[in-house]
Amino acid sequence: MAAAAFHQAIGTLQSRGCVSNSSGLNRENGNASFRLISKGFKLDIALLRRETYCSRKRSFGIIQALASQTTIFDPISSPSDGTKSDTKKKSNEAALILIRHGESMWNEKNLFTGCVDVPLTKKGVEEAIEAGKRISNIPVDMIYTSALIRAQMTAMLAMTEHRRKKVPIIVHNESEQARAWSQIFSEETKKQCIPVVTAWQLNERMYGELQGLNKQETADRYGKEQVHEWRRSYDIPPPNGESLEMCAERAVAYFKEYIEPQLLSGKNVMIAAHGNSLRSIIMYLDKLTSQEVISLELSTGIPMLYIFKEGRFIRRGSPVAPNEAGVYAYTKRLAQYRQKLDEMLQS
Ligand SMILES: O=C(O)[C@H](O)COP(=O)(O)O
Repeated sequence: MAAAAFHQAIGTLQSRGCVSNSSGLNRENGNASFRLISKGFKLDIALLRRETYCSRKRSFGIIQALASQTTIFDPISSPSDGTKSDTKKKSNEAALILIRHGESMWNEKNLFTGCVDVPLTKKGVEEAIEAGKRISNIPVDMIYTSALIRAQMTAMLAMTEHRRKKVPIIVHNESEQARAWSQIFSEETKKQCIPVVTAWQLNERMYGELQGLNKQETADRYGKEQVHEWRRSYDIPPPNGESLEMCAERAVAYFKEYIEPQLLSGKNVMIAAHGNSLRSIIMYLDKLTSQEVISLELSTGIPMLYIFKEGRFIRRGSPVAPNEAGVYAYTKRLAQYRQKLDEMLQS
C-alpha cells in the first residue's frame, strides 16, 4: 500500500520534471533513490533520503507533499512593501530565505576553502543573479551574510534582481567612527534600504589544515572514507579545524540570538552563507539528528524558503523560477505581495 503511494508520488514528481525516470524505491532497504533534474530540489531530496532512515511511511508523506507543493497555501502577513509594519508586528509570521554562495574560485579548483576569503567565479556570479531572480518577488527586510566576500557578493548580486528595488546597505558597527560615518540622514531614503549585517559567526566552518588542499588529492592521500568523515560527519573535526558541531555552536547561537528575534517581529530575512554554516542552521530548523545531517548537501546559489509561523519553521523548498506560479503560491500573503508589486510597478 505504502509502496503504491510512493510510486504514485514519484510518478507525479516525474511528470513535473523534478526527478528522472530512474528514480525509485529500493524494496530491500526502504531507501528512495533519486536522480535530480531540477537542482532546486536537491535539498528536499537529500532530506528525503535521510527521512527513510527513520520512517519509510513518513518519507512517502514528504514525497507526496513535494509532489503537491504548488497547491499549498498558507497566509504570511508581512509583505515588505514598506507600508505594513503594524500588521507585520502583530503577525509573527515571516519569510526566511537561505542561500549558499555561488561557485567560488576555489570551488572551481576543488580546493578546501573554509575561512579563506575567496571571491566568486563568473559562474558563481551568474548563479547569484539566477538566485536573485528566483526570489525576486519574496519580500526581504533584513539581510545577514558571513564576513566572507563570496557570501556578500552573492547577497548583493541576488538583490540586483529584486523587484522591490530597495538598496542593500552594509551596516558598519565595528567602531563608533564607522557607525557615525555611515549614517543616513533621510528617513525616506532609509525606508528604501535593506540593512545587511555581516557576521563572522555565519562563516564557513574553519577547515583547519585542509584549507587550500585539493579535495581529490586529499582523498587519494588519506582515503575517501577519512575525507568523507572530515567533510560530512557531525562531530569529527578536520585536523586543527572545526567539526560541524563546533561550527553549529557559533552559527546556530548567532541565528537564535540575532536572526530569530527579527523573524519573530515579522521581518523577512535573507541569509547568504556557506555549505556548512547553513547545514548547521538547517539542522536546527528542520530538527535533524547528527546522523541525518550527514546526507544533507547544499548546492551553490540555490535559494531555499522557510516560513516562520507560530514559532515553527516550515520548509517550502526552493523557488524554481521567477515566473513560475508555484513560487508565489507558497503562501497567500506572498501571492498578495507579488500582486501588489505588479500593480505598483505597472503604475
Ligand atoms: O570550504 C569549502 O571547501 C566548501 O565551501 C565546503 O566544502 P565541503 O563541501 O567540503 O564541506
